[in-house]
Amino acid sequence: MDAVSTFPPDRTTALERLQAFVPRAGRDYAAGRNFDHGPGRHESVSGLSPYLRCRLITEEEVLRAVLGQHSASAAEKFIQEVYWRTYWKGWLELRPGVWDQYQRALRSRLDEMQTQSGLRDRWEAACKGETDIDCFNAWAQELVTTGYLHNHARMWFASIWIFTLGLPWEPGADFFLRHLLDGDPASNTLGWRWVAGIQTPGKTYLARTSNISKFTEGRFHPKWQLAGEAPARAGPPVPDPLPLPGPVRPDPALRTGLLMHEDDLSPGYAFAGCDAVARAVLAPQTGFTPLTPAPHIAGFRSAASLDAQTRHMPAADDCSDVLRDAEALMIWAQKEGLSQIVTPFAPVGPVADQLRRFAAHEGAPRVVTMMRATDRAAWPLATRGFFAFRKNIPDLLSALT
Ligand SMILES: Cc1cc2nc3c(=O)[nH]c(=O)nc-3n(C[C@H](O)[C@H](O)[C@H](O)COP(=O)(O)OP(=O)(O)OC[C@H]3O[C@@H](n4cnc5c(N)ncnc54)[C@H](O)[C@@H]3O)c2cc1C
Repeated sequence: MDAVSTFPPDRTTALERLQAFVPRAGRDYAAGRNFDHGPGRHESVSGLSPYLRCRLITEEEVLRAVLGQHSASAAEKFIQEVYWRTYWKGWLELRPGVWDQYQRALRSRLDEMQTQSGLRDRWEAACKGETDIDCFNAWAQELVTTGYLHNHARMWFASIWIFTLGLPWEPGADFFLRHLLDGDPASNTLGWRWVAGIQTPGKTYLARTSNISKFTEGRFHPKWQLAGEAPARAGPPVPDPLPLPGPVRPDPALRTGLLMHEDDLSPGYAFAGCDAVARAVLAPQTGFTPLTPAPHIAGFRSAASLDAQTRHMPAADDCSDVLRDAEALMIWAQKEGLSQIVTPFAPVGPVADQLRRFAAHEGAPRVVTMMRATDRAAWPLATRGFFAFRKNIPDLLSALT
């Protein structure tokens, strides 16, 4: 099965998967979530991440559905995992410079690969799944083929990449982003930083043979093959948290265009009440890597956008241009005579970069990026570690209901 048939890119599938998973979101999830049963057998987790990544369904919908069948304490573990996503998004949003640091370091590491053939050979072998470590090779191949890896496999893979293969973490994070359907600037960069011991300074994640053997139910047992220690990698200083941008509102007097993008394919909350003269979609962005991403990423996100258009941009007269970048957006805005563009908020990443470039054009219309109330409530709380953040979960949940 390829990636897009494993994860059909439409909301109906996402809702069906949610419905099928909800009965298992309570104590079953807590007991089974760490087991990686192998490709096509990830029944102990939800498999919702590609849909949540583009918000073809939202965190709020998932939490409401789970709380409809379980108490918050029975589903505590699952709820916490969903809030890990929110926490990482908030943490990076408050410190956008960490994404820039990662991108700069990645480019330097890739340049080093060009001049150091030993390093390049190890990197290529890791990406092709041609190392001496069977489990690592199997996960590399699963990722490349299906666009997904179980959370525990992501942790093991990243740990082996850094501490056993001795590769720099940034090209590993890039390998994930080039193949994961759920590839996300926040969860991925900060997940790799966490394994490397940069995110929680000094605390690393070491993949152990016994743990891999137990949680793959004996499919893998990489005895004597893994590093025995995981010394923390160094990282640049983390910038102080910045405030989130304040709330903005569309001006109803202005000639308005609506713009949908891959970071939020449920834009009803942003578009509600806007009297628009034109609608457009920003094409899937590739600016998260200097290399070539797997075609299934654009395949998934384009099809998911098309699916979302059927709900949020009815096939009428004026819709819907698919625009590649800031320059194409400018041409569209001028053609339509727009003085305002309303769009869902784009968190740190390539869509936000593209919108910033657009806004910097001379004569660009006003860009109104609408942030969800749930993000506005939760993201500013990501000032410290997850354990401080999670104390807020009961209040965040009661604000949902
Ligand atoms: C090195 C590394 C890189 C990662 N890169 C990404 C990434 O690019 N995109 C991404 O969405 N997740 C990433 N994760 C987190 C996690 O592995 C995936 O979210 C999860 O495996 C998705 O599978 P699922 O939907 O079946 O998860 P479930 O266990 O069913 O969890 C439900 C939802 O909660 C969220 N979630 C669960 N665990 C985490 C977590 N540890 N961090 C953040 N959110 C979580 C996801 O949105 C997920 O869909 C990464 C983890 C590691 C260790």
